[in-house]
Amino acid sequence: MDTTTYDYDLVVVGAGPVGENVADYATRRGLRAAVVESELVGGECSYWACMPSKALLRSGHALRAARRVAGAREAVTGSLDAAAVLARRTSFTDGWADDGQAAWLASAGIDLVRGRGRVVGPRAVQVGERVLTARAVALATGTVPVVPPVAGLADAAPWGTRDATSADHVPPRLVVLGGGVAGVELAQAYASLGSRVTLLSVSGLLDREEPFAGEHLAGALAADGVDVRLHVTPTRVDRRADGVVTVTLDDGRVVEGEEILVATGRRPSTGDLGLDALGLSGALRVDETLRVEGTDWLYAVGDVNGRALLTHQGKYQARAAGEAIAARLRGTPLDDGPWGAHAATADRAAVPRVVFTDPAVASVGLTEARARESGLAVRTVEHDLGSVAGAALEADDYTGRALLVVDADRQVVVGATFVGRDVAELLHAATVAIVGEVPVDRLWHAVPAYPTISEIWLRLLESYGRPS
Ligand SMILES: Cc1cc2nc3c(=O)[nH]c(=O)nc-3n(C[C@H](O)[C@H](O)[C@H](O)COP(=O)(O)OP(=O)(O)OC[C@H]3O[C@@H](n4cnc5c(N)ncnc54)[C@H](O)[C@@H]3O)c2cc1C
Ligand SMILES: NC(=O)c1ccc[n+]([C@@H]2O[C@H](COP(=O)([O-])OP(=O)(O)OC[C@H]3O[C@@H](n4cnc5c(N)ncnc54)[C@H](O)[C@@H]3O)[C@@H](O)[C@H]2O)c1
Repeated sequence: MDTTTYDYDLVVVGAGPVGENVADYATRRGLRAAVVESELVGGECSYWACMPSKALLRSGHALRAARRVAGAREAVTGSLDAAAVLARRTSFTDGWADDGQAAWLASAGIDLVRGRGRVVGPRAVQVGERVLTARAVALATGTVPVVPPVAGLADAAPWGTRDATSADHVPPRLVVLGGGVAGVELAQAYASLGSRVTLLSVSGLLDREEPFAGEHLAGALAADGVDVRLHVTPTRVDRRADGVVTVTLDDGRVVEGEEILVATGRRPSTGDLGLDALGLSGALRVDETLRVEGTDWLYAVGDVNGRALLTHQGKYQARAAGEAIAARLRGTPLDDGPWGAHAATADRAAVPRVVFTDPAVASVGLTEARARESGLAVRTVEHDLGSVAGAALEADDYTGRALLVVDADRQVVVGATFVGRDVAELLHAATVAIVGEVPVDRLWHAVPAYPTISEIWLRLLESYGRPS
């Protein structure tokens, strides 16, 4: 029995969406919690990632939506008002001020300690001169961007995603490095705002998704005027005296822009947390309750554990971790078996992902390739999304595709991908089917309303075959 007196039951390092939720769920179960934050309460997502990037995209999507429908198309005579879009974006960041979120923490009974946290021993976090002790510590410090080792790049004052999401102007030309989610979303956002965008990727687009997702998106970006160059390697970057950035590619060609955005991935923000001294080097390995393996007091939740770099999935982990910490400290039963209240089981089975481009890419669970790699006997069914009545009504030239990955042994859906405009809202049905392990035969009784885009489910089931 530990009779030590601690300042808190729980100290959370990092007040992004995940840290806030770990503290909230633990506090709701009666723990005394503090969060330590070195920048803004709300983290990357609120100020430099999810919210501003989606706000930058939304106006362009609305304009394109009107242009796709006869009758509305004729009413659209102008282009986007970039200044108004940037102003709307700023409103979604609360002007990069965290008063509202700090006030929410206070209202939830959670102490906020401003400063950089460092773990200085088991159950001890130093912030400035102060050492906070706690029965449990949760790291929710997120990630930092990776800048690839391209000659001259670091000296060319590149934009990171923070610069792109908080910019106060639209560069005439923008070079985007990276064909992942951040690269494609910001390439389309800036193209809609009037930049001439060149997107460079050493790989294809969205390589971790079904191959047709990147193919559809490449076509759509090209139609938006983005110069998409895939499987190219930048070898040198220079910023000339006139301010123009030049990027030399391995094929000898040179591309130019007023700015270059680096969106080439992220790594866990663990660099200065003091973990080496605790014998924890490299990636943090966590169990199903997000507790760091080999410890009984340290947790790593959200982006920092590298499981799924997504706000909603990190917040899901936070709900499990906050309650698991409370259960352990209060001595109440732990429910950490598969799909238990204290286990982040969905991290392995059903992570929903949405790329908020036009067309959007919405996917959950396993791709066909991942399912086969993991040894499942799978059957896939694919269908043209544009062929359902709801899609034809949505836009005159609706194009898209949908695919289900079915575990042929268990007869349950293990993966789904939808590509098309406004498909993000289709995704949750697939997530429910996967998490609920709903047999394919039963899905025939889940009737999609007519005429909605959800009728794609019926078409996919028809392709799979009606139960005999
Ligand atoms: C451009 C872009 C767009 C994105 N869009 C989406 C999207 O649409 N949907 C989605 O689900 N995800 C999106 N993401 C991912 C999303 O931003 C992250 O998954 C999410 O922010 C992770 O939350 P977190 O709390 O784990 O980390 P963060 O939000 O990174 O928060 C970590 C916090 O910890 C603080 N911190 C770090 N170290 C310390 C320390 N030593 N002491 C004190 N404080 C510290 C940081 O200041 C920060 O506030 C996007 C990411 C990017 C880059
Ligand atoms: N809508 C969303 O949910 C959303 C949006 C943005 C970001 N995010 C999250 O943020 C994380 C980071 O996103 P990201 O797009 O930065 O990373 P990513 O890992 O998804 O993609 C990195 C891309 O950069 C390319 N690349 C790597 N080195 C390169 C180089 N030297 N030159 C050119 N291209 C190079 C890769 O081939 C890849 O296409 C993602 O894992 C995602 O989960 C989510």
